[in-house]
Amino acid sequence: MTSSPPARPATVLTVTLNLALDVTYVTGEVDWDGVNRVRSVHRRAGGKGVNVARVLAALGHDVLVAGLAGGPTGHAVRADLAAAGLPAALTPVDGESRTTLAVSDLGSGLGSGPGGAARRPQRTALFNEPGPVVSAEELGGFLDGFEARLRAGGIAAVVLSGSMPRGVPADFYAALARRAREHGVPAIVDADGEALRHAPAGRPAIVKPNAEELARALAPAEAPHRAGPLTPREVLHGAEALREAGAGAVVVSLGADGLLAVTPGGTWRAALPYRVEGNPTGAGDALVAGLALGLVEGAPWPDRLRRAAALGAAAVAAPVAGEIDREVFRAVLPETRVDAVDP
Ligand SMILES: O=P(O)(O)OC[C@H]1O[C@](O)(CO)[C@@H](O)[C@H]1O
Repeated sequence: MTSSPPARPATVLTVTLNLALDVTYVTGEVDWDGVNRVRSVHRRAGGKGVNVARVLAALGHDVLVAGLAGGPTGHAVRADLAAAGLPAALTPVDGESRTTLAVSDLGSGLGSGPGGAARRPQRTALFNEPGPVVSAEELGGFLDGFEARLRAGGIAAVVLSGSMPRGVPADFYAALARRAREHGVPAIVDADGEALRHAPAGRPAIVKPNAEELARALAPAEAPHRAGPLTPREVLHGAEALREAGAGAVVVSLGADGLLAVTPGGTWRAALPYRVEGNPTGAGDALVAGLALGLVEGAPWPDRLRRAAALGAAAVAAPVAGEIDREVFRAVLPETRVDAVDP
């Protein structure tokens, strides 16, 4: 008698240490010297890991949202996650969870139609509060819960995303990735600054910076600002450097230009067929969701990268972070090119 293989564990655990209530104001052209009337307001639980979980859940995958939540804003975040049907295991903290504000200016000439006044494309500005101060005890409580989830099994991958609230050491993502690895669970890290510099030491399966974050991570700590963006060659070398430092693969998101991936199986560039207009907030999170799916399914790298890039574009077309426009996803996916890059 043949027995069928055990089902693959499917839950992706997303960690958002700095959970947020994401507020999005959709406005006409912003007047920085005057009164602006807001056309529509969206309020929802956010932070990068929450957005990753939303996209994964929308694609039919099991997720568990972990993080730190406190005060009335933390309460609102919990309620919104519950309303969205996203399972959550949040560690309570005394401090108040933060609010982030995205002001999405629909541009000028709106509604003028073909042949009308020239349109200025939509632009979005973000205002992210720093979040609460977290104590060593609170962080210890989170770590205990994280460890217990890993021990219980059923976690296929962990995603460690976003800024860290004050009081969290810069090498915390590296420590979480190391713990996950000890339990045979691969980790994806999407971080900035010192957290990104430390991340490869935890040997995560994937590190996902954007080009600006990569530039900051490569720059000397005492002079993290450089003039101008990285050249394509510098992006490639930077990604290789993070991989040599311990990351299994490095995927650099390049906005409308797609992504560059340095992986154990080769180096690829995924390029979008055309520029998708909209609100880019959360595009990196949708891309990370695509990478997590590829990791869990063990898909070939070019397929993972094509889907990740297409999900990023589909997120730009959706009005708020954490959502994707499925039609855009379906349209962009087959047209997204993945080309091998000579190292
Ligand atoms: O943790 P941060 O780096 O401040 O990013 C958080 C913010 O980024 C977004 O996830 C978009 O990527 C927003 O939803 C907002 O919560």
